[in-house]
Amino acid sequence: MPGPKPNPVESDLCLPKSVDVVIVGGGIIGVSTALELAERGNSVLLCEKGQIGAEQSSRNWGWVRLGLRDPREIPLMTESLRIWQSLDERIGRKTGYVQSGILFGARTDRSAVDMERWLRNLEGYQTGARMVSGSELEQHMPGLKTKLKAALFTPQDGRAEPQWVAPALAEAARDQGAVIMTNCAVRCLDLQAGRVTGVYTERGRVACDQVVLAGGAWSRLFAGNEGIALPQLKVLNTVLRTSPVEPGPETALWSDDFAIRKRADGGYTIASGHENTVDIVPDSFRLAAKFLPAFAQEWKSLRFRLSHRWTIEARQSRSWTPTDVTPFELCRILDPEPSQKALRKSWAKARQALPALVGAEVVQSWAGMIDVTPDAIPVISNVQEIPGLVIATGFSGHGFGIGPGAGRLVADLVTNTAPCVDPAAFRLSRFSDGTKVRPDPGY
Ligand SMILES: NCCCC(=O)O
Repeated sequence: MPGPKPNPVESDLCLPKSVDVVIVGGGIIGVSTALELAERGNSVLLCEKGQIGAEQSSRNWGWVRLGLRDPREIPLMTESLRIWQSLDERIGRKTGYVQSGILFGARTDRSAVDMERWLRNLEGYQTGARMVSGSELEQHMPGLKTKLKAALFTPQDGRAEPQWVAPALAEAARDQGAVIMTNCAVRCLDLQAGRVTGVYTERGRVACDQVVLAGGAWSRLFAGNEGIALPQLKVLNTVLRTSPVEPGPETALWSDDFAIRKRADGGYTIASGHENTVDIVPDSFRLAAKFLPAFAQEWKSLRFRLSHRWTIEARQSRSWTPTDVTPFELCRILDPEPSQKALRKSWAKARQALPALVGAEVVQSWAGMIDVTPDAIPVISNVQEIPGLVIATGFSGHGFGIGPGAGRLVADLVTNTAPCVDPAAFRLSRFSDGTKVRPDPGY
């Protein structure tokens, strides 16, 4: 059962000799940044080692949500929601965005208290978010068999189609003059007197003043070769999609055991609610101290395992020169095996809970590698040690919905204009300046 295929984006053919900004990575963050920068009149080259949106950007749940957001991300997500609302019109293409609302279910009194806390995080944002139960809950999820005490309902939230969005944004960036190169890895930066003067790609050098590193799960490796410590690990999330279901709920639901949302093709995308697989790799030990608070907090939802990923990552080069073939060229698309256990569990739980799914079949399943930071919020930051380098990575599984807003903020940093939101929480230096770094409690 092959994984999801994002809509294909043809590569431009000619590598420019010189641009204002090079973007490393063609996921949703990279393409959103490319669009923002090109619209502002900058010359932009986006280099993607594989295909546009072929890793986590096409494998995520397709949720666009303010609900259960770390409070530090709420202003940026609010900006992102504003962008989503007119994105199709702006780019002249379909993203599948629908403001369908999301229910975050609470099965116990304790979980209902947690949801009320999440609700308080949204106070002052005029979202219409509220706790629902009884008939209002039934109205959104007819016949739901999971007994919920209550649910946090966030009507401003919704969904879009991960296989459409990054390709659509890349094409829109190209309409605005950006050059989009696929199968073209950036190997390393060209630095003169410590600042960015260009990049070395696998097809040659390109001069530029600014580089945005938006490499998702590959960002730590790229940064490490430049001498930048970026604490980032990967967790694997397993997802499935069903055959079309008619009629089925419009509102998405995140219960303890599964998360479900309607798709544009009439089926449903279903994932295990909180369960993620963590492959033990050499970085697990290198970064253990930094991730300890997050691991302790998330212990119940993490399934640690020793797998072939240990050998792959242990053998991976961690430093190279512009003429070496890099790990980015050796793995064009990270396409991990889904966890069969997680698949069986989420499908069984979803089918038990939702009568609408009786008769539906699983038609595809896949996994994606989520790049996480020790505090589960991204790095969107200039790099003090390397003027001209901006890092935008570590979205910790929340990158799809927040992507368009993140692209705007990155463009603000690159062009040194007033940022659309305060970027302080996302600075890279928080991992080294003594800040107590941990996910939001209750996350
Ligand atoms: N990774 C779980 C959350 C879904 C999302 O916001 O993309």
